[in-house]
Amino acid sequence: MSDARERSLGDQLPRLLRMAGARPARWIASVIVVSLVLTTLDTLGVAAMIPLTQLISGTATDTGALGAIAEITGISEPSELVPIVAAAIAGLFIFKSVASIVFRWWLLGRTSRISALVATDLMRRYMLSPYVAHRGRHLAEVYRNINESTAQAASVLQATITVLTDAMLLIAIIAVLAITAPWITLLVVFVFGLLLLGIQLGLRRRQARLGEEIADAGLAAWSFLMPGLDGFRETRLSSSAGSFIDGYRAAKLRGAMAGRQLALVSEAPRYALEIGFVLAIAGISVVLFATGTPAEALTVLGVFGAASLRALPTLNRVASSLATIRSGQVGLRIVLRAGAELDGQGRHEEAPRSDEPFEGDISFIDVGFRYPDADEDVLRGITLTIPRNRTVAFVGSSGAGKSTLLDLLLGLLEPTHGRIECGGRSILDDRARWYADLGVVPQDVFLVNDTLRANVAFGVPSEAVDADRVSEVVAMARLEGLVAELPRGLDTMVGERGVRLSGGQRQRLGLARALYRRPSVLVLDEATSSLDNVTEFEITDTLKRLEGTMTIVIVAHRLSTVRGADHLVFLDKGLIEAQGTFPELRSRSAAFNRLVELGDLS
Ligand SMILES: Nc1ncnc2c1ncn2[C@@H]1O[C@H](COP(=O)(O)OP(=O)(O)OP(=O)(O)O)[C@@H](O)[C@H]1O
Repeated sequence: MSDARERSLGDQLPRLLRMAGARPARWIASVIVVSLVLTTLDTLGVAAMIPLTQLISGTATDTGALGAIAEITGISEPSELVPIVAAAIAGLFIFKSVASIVFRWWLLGRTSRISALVATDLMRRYMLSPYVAHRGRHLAEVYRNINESTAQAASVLQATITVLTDAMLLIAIIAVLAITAPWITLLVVFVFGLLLLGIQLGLRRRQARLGEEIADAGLAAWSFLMPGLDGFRETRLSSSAGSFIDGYRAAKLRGAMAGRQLALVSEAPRYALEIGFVLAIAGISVVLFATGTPAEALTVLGVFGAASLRALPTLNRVASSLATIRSGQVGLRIVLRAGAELDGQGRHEEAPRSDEPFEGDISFIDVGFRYPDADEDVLRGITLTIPRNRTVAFVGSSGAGKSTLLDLLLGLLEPTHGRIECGGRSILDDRARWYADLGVVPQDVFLVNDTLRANVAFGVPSEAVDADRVSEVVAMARLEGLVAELPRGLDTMVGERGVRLSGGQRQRLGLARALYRRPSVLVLDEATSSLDNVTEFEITDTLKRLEGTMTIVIVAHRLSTVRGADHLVFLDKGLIEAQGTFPELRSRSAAFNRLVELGDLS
């Protein structure tokens, strides 16, 4: 995409609207139609001043607009016509003002909606993007993009509409003025046109730079806020909270100061325009009174007065909207670039394409894997079979490739060589289906700020939670003791603002959560590492009882967890060093034997 193309609003805004699911042509057309109606009303309001000023200045009522009004109403006496015309103008202005409020309400609703929908769309794309791309992402940037940048992008949309609408209004006002006094109008338009253009040319770079500064400061603030709070324990223990707070403070202040400058720079045209208008009205008065009759002068001044009443705020709004467009364009660019980048990375579909579950043996066929940007494969020539309903454990020293192998099995990573199948089907053919058949217990179980029940039935809408199944899996994961002790049982809040669970309790909750889904393949990733011996024994016992009912894949370094597995795979430096039952491995691999003797398999 070329820079020029990227910079054009005519290209950017339709793309933004499409991200929000709107149809750009229809969306823009409806906004313009409503704007035209309002502009017409506004113009009529200004034009209506002509007969009134003519009446006041004593123009004859038998010709022109006054003649027409006199004919329609049947009244030709100026003193009787004045209240009628004045009432008509008042009525028109009231109607116009009410219509303007309604229109603003409608427009604000439309643009605010776009802001919310674009943010949601971006969040959806981030959440459904491939795992590898997610791992390589700077999360502070993701938060900044979804929050501030989408708001900036929507403000550009709103400001562009304001500029378009106001430009139409200004053209109409100029047209009315041109009918009344063509030469003076031309002069005023020329002078104000130059003034506005000069101001805009002088400020545009600064406004754009300030917009970039604000976006940058936003990113810096997130970069201190997130690790500061996420790594609370570490920051506390290393007494480094101060440096995160200082960094955050500096970033926020930088953003605030840029915001202050932007506000002033956006307001500056207002003062220049106000001075310009006062000078124009004064100049016109002098010229008119010097060259024509007072009556003519009054008519022209009345119309100019009414026009400036309307035009001045409009011009101000145009100037500040232009500032919003320039400063907000950085946000618009960020959002569109992120959208395009995420599109290019592919998207995970959450709905399975097939109803047919993955069943059968799991086969790794000559699987190799290299991380993007890495020089070497971390796994090579992995060929193995995990028979259906059997328990297989992966062991190996640190960095051997166990977690990578597991991520490949989970379909989070894709092999750079070979393939992984279940029941003869590649697991990547229908990843969502594969996930539906998997239950995973990670090393660090993620808790949501909700009840214990909701944490077990993770991601299931509360009305769809199967209460019996929850009780069943709570018992299977040996969590009943905890539930009985908690004040509100399964309805007790856990997570961020609820009861803190111990490492072992979290892990058991993770097991209950994985089992809730009735998986055909249960995967435990270092899931017993934080358990005490008694709990580990209980969990291993639970796994033993599950044996034969589902395929169980374990990655663990605790000898006791993997000892009873049907089949052990010993990995070393990305290769399968040996495999077999525990006694077979002992007799086949000296390296494995050494680990066993040390009592730790990693
Ligand atoms: N994102 C990445 N980019 C590049 N290399 C990576 C990445 N993640 C892991 N690696 C490398 O891949 C190799 C295997 O790592 P992996 O985490 O799979 O090992 P592991 O056996 O699970 O180790 P541990 O028991 O310590 O968790 C290591 O050498 C590691 O440095």
